[in-house]
Amino acid sequence: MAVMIATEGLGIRFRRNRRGRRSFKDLFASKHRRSRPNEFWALKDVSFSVERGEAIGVVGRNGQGKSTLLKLVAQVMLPDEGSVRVHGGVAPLIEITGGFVDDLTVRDNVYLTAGLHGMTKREIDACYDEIIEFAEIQGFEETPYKHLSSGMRVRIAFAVISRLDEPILLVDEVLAVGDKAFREKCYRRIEQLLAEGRTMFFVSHNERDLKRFCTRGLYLDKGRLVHDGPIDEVLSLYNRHYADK
Ligand SMILES: Nc1ncnc2c1ncn2[C@@H]1O[C@H](COP(=O)(O)OP(=O)(O)OP(=O)(O)O)[C@@H](O)[C@H]1O
Repeated sequence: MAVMIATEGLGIRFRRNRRGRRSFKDLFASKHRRSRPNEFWALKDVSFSVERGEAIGVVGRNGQGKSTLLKLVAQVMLPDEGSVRVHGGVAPLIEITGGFVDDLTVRDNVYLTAGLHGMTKREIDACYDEIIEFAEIQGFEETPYKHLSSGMRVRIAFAVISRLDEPILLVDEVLAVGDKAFREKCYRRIEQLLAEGRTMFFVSHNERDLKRFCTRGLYLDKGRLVHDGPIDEVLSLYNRHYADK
């Protein structure tokens, strides 16, 4: 089987407080006496590998590193420790919605995003109408992206990203914004992509959705990978840990 993603001792740290890095006093302290900057590890020592066609659910409480893990896989963030190797292109449907530009129109954003992922103008021309139709935003094609409602933004982003010919799909909680009918449409598209053999990371707090798509789960707690196994096993462990908290 082809390994699509492999992480080894992956770690990333953030500052809790932007101004907390150095105090004035620190400037005069010797190097080893400087107070520790106010940093914490959002992910620490995370190792796993993913094979082609796997659908992975990323599970954990708020703020435990799930979205950060997806950003590292998308390579929009770089680790402070360890490595992440990704074989093949990534179609990211994450918070930063694949680089959509506020001031550009819907049409220009479609061409920009698809173009950045290697599609030619002719290829985009061929599927442009279908993208707009899928998103159900006919009539808004010349509207700047920033003037769309949050649901409409997710619709157009999903419509484009899910059309990209990339082997890896990352889906963060963004779909929660869409209405129920649209969400179901997206879920059917995701099922189609999985049936074609795409590899997917799916972050959600909804057990039913996780069980619907994912065969395997990664359970993150305080930035550590505490369990990697079949999704049912991961969810029951997660529920057991947090049942009465
Ligand atoms: N760019 C950043 N700068 C500083 N801290 C950050 C940054 N991105 C994330 N964090 C912090 O890292 C931790 C993990 O955040 P992350 O968004 O990965 O959590 P999550 O598991 O996806 O949470 P949720 O379920 O709430 O979406 C949080 O404490 C968050 O505040």
